[in-house]
Amino acid sequence: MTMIMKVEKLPKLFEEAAPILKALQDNGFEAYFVGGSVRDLLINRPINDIDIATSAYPEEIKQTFKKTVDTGIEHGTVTVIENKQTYEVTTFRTESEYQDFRRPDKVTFVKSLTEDLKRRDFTINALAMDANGEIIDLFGGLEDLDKQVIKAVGNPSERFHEDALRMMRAVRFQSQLDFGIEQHTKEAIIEHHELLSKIAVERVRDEFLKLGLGQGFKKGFASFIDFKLVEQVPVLNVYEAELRRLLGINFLPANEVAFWSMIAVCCQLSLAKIRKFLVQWKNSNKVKEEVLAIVELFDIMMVKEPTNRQLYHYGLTTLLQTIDLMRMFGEEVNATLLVDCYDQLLIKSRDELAIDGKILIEDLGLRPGPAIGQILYEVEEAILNHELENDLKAIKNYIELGDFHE
Ligand SMILES: Nc1ccn([C@@H]2O[C@H](COP(=O)(O)OP(=O)(O)OP(=O)(O)O)[C@@H](O)[C@H]2O)c(=O)n1
Ligand SMILES: [Mg+2]
Repeated sequence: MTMIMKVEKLPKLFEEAAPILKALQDNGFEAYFVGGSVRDLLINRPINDIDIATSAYPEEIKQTFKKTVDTGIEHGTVTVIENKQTYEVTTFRTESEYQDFRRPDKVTFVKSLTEDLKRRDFTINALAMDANGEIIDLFGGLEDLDKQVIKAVGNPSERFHEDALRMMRAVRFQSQLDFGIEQHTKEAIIEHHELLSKIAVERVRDEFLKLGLGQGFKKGFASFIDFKLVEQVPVLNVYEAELRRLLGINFLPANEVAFWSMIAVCCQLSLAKIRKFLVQWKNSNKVKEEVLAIVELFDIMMVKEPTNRQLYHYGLTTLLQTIDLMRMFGEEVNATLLVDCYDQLLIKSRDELAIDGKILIEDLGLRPGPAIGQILYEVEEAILNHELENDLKAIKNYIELGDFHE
């Protein structure tokens, strides 16, 4: 059933983009808004990027606009820059040739919007909208948005063979949108879950992370396990039982690092294993180091209150993330007290210390060498424990009274 509907007042983002469609139309081509932005507009979600599909070939798109970038010209995508905004403009295409269930290296351009929409993943992602806000719905996407279901366009099994990542996308949209998954779509994922192993881990990771940060996390994550996708991902494939515990957590991770820390703690991975796990999932060093710091502090705080030295070492951001993590797993934690302790530290980093190695050598006549580091550490310790003020005179006095000279 084809439904017709019109969006009366287009949001600013679309209004600004409408001249792109009009310019293509003036040159005799068809052009539409497609994909996630149309979906998100209809359900009042914040709009990411605006994608445009057109009958114009890449060369023709480039001739229509002054400023363009060849982003993925072999896939038919040209980025158009207008008024400092960028738009991905893609020639109507289909995924007729594919290799190893990865996204096709070759695409076939097609002449109609219908052909283009037919090869898209889910009905809610296969809506198009023209410059006047008229919605083109060839596959019941509007009804599915209304019913809140994720349903493959046409034959689900074909869609997942074209790109197996779509199985992860299904559960990620389920989490982000808090939707259900249509029965045949669900059965096809279970049947073809093994295809996911062919997909580059970076792509799986991006979807997994979006799943992890969605409002409907528990629903999406339950499907990720129940549809056997978990069996096809590195490291976590052997932690299914542990991961199920996450279906009962108290609140949801707020960011990337919180998400990975939550997974690591839930599976009770050692620090060495966490390191390997994050590398296998192709996470950045920055994410890896932050997660390790959080889990280290978590392990400390599960046993006892952290010392001032530990608060100083890990810093406020890690402390707050660790507090969240403990609460996620139902651990009691006195956040106010811990943050107060942190706030009362007289120094928050080595730079804030009123003395440094240079002063020790030049003013106090100490010999350069490892002893300098040791003295600084002890001064720092005394300041952290509120036994000494962070004041140059007081520190010099403290050092001279102490037994520091060799
Ligand atoms: N494996 C994929 C990836 C994308 N698409 C199509 O390309 C559109 C744009 O893809 P993408 O930006 O990855 O997803 P969005 O649906 O826009 O979601 P997001 O809001 O996360 O960008 C999708 O809506 C869908 O129509 C697809 O059919 N199959
Ligand atoms: Mg998008």
